[in-house]
Amino acid sequence: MLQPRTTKVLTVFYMRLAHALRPRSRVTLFPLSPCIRHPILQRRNVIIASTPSDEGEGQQDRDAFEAAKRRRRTDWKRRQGGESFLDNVIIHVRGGRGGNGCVAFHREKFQPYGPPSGGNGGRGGDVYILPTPHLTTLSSISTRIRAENGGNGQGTWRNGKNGSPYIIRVPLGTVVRQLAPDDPRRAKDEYEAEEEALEGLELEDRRQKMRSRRWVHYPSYEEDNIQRDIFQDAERQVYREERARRILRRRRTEEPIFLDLDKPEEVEEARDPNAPLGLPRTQYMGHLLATGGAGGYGNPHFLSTNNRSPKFATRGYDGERLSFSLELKILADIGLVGMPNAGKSTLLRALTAGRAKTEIAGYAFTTLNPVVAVVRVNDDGTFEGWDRNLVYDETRIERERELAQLEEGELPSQENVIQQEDDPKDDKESEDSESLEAFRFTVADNPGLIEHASDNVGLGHSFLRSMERSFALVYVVDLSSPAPWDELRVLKEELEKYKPGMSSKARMVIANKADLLGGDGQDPVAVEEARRKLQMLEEHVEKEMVVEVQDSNGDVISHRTLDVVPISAKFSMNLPRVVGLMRRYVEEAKSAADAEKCMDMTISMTLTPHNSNLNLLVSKSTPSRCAEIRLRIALTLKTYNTLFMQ
Ligand SMILES: Nc1nc2c(ncn2[C@@H]2O[C@H](COP(=O)(O)OP(=O)(O)OP(=O)(O)O)[C@@H](O)[C@H]2O)c(=O)[nH]1
Ligand SMILES: [Mg+2]
Repeated sequence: MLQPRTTKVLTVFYMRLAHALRPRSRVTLFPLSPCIRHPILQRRNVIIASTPSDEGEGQQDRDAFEAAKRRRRTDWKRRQGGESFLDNVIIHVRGGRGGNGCVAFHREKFQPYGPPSGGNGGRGGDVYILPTPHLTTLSSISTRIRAENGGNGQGTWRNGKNGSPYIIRVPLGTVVRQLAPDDPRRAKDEYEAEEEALEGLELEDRRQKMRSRRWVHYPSYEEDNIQRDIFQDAERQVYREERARRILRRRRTEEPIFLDLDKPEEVEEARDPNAPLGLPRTQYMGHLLATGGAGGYGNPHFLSTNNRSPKFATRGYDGERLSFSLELKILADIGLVGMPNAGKSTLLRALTAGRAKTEIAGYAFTTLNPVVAVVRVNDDGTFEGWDRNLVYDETRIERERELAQLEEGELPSQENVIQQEDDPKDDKESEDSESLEAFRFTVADNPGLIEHASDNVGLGHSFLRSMERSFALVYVVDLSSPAPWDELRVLKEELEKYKPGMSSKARMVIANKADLLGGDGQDPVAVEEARRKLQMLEEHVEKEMVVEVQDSNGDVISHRTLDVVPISAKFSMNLPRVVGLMRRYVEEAKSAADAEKCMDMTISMTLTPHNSNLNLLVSKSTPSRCAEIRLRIALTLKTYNTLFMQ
């Protein structure tokens, strides 16, 4: 009998070897002798070897191995509590350091001992964050950001230049969170950094170092200054100011910064009409994240009746140091919501002719991260994959097949050749190339949503964040399940739990896997049963899933029922109807958003009482929006009259 340690080493070695040889199906390993099979294998439910005599068993082993690997990956994802669903980045931000004050005395002809004339240091630059529609990812943002330092003061009362601000430009849909003080990912703030620099020093050394970090002395006057009462008074005064600043800073950390940068903000330069000529323009810079440090005082600041020639000045202060997590909500026009295994990933692959590489398999939680893909619609209403009649295999099988072909340099297998011959796509290739792309929209495939997802069951529901900005949501349910309407009820509830009102974004119910009902179409009873089930689903949707349509003020203006479309994603059946409806939702939402933008622009520009353009725009709008616009025009005119007509 072998030692347990030897057994373990042998088993792990064997497991790695088997895993490495796995894709080469011709190489098989003989099963491990039971005497060296370690419990580690049984615990993980991993069977790794196959005998050459039994190919079926080898396949089963490989499937079991794959299943165990997937289960581990899903469990790992669940343990993260949905933290890693989206594009995330941690940034450490520092305001610029203030410039040092200057110690100088005015000198000119016949005035050898002039007054103190050292300028103050300039302020360090602040750090701002500004959402912009020109960016789509967070990848261009550096993780350490520092604004410019202030300039040092100079003689003849010349103050230092203020540091320029730093503007962090982020894509729309970025959520900014300041990291809490107990977060291990946070960098040290300015006070902690100073404390670290002083660590381990004796009291006297510590005092000396703190002094040298705060004071500037006239050359060779340091010793002398320190002895004088005037300097000690000034030092106490500076420490008092510092303490007040520190208290303010601590108060601010009690309310951490949280910004949801969903909409574009004003970025154009705006000039104050009352500002005197020659003043610099004011520019909107966004939200303030970290302020720069104050500049140091020049020596005139310490001039008093007791001290006519102060020979010291202060150094500038450090800017604020803060850490933030930036998270980007994915932008997709349409979001697919459904229970695990409903066929969301299959649908997305069918709509994009397999371009969207989202994994498909017959077990729950195959999709672990949201995947966004573009659906391209041609001017004749066709789209990629509209005429395909292929079964969309599991991604793993496709990948294995591709790998084997690549390795062996073989032509596609006989089965594929037959499929390709049957595939009408090749014949239509030339026709397709003539049709032009007329419209495109993005669809997001999401992980499965289950009951109590809001309590972090399954993969939680934090991935729904990415769908907050979608124009429309589409429920995908499995029509072959005993009660698809129950799935709908759960999905709606979970959406509402995530964010009240979120379910009103829903526009369509896709009843997938319709091919599994109705038998082979020959049995009238089965066909009738399938029809009845679909009808029951439609009735449920009509009664229970009515959605309130709200205007921009949140007032309910009408009610809407959802479209119900039976499809088979796997066999690409009835997909043109799905694409047509999705396109309509996106077009409607986009034109509504454009109209709103256009009206806002016109109203802000209007100050003339008789503007026919406005009436035209108002007549195109919804009733409640009309009322709002009329009110705003009336107010604008009233202000105009009050100001200019009296
Ligand atoms: N018969 C049939 N099977 C389908 C259809 N659509 C999907 N399937 C199968 O259903 C299983 C699950 O499909 P997926 O697309 O992975 O389901 P999902 O909703 O993305 O699942 P999760 O990623 O776990 O949330 C796979 O085995 C698919 O082959 C369909 O229209 N008909
Ligand atoms: Mg999926």
